[in-house]
Amino acid sequence: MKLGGVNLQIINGREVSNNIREDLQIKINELKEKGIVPGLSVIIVGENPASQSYVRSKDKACKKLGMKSEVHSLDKDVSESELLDLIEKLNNDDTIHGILVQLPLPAHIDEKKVIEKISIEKDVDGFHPINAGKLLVGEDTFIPCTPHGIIKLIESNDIDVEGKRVVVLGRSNIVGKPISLLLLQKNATVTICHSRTKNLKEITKEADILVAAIGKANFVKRDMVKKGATVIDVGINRVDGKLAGDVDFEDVKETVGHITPVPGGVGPMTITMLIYNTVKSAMKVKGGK
Ligand SMILES: Nc1nc2c(c(=O)[nH]1)N[C@@H](CN(C=O)c1ccc(C(=O)N[C@@H](CCC(=O)O)C(=O)O)cc1)CN2
Repeated sequence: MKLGGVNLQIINGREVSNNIREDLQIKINELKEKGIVPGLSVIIVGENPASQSYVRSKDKACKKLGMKSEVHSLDKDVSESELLDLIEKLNNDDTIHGILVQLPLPAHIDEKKVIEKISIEKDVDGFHPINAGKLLVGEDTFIPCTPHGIIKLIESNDIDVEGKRVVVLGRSNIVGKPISLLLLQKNATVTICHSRTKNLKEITKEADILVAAIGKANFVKRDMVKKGATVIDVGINRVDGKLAGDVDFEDVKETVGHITPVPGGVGPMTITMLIYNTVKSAMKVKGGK
């Protein structure tokens, strides 16, 4: 698409995701031939409609690939100790290779305690502090799904990272911090911006690659991006019943070079990389047929 002198490339997350799932299907079939069925267990607490929808999508995607998938739906008032007991049970279940607790959790449950209860060998979200630490020092680990998906999108669209200025908007443990580390590992010069950052626009305008993960609908406007920049929109906000990213797509589309749409950009990659991590975990199982 040629717009305002810049050839706009829309990064298609569904297509990249489908290609990765085809490769995963081969790995899953090979594991099954050895008698190992990759198994994912997802725990959801309460009835947040968006969380329920993501959990359904995870379950459906795993089953479509012939994996074992189970969903534990717990009442919103479940006690923290009941949740921890369930995780303990799943940690000891040999048919389960990946455990994920859907976030956010209700306020009465300590998220940190819950994440730390998950066995580091089954922590397919990669949120356990030990796995997060391994990522920090560059050791093999489960890479958190959304940042891992962003890296796959960048690679599959041949976007050069080496030596480039990357600006990450947001410093969450789920996206902002891990994507910064992953891009640093690829020799980018990374700046992390957040709610207290001063002169934000001046910083974002320098970015060759801008990752928006702040959870504010349509926050990034044309005057915040450099001409020809790659913009990765991680936002999934609901505005008047419709999905909106953190980037105002209509406003920036004549300025940027590559952009991920919402929906259909980063979102679909999150579930694919979860399956990737579950298969990776199953591949570590000794024995089989
Ligand atoms: N334990 C975790 N909790 C949460 C994570 C996570 O990685 N681990 N991430 C998000 C939610 N999430 C997965 O859990 C997720 C978000 C979005 C999508 C997705 O496919 N989005 C689609 C649009 C879907 C829609 O219509 O709502 C898209 O962008 O195209 C998948 C998974 C928070 N919690």
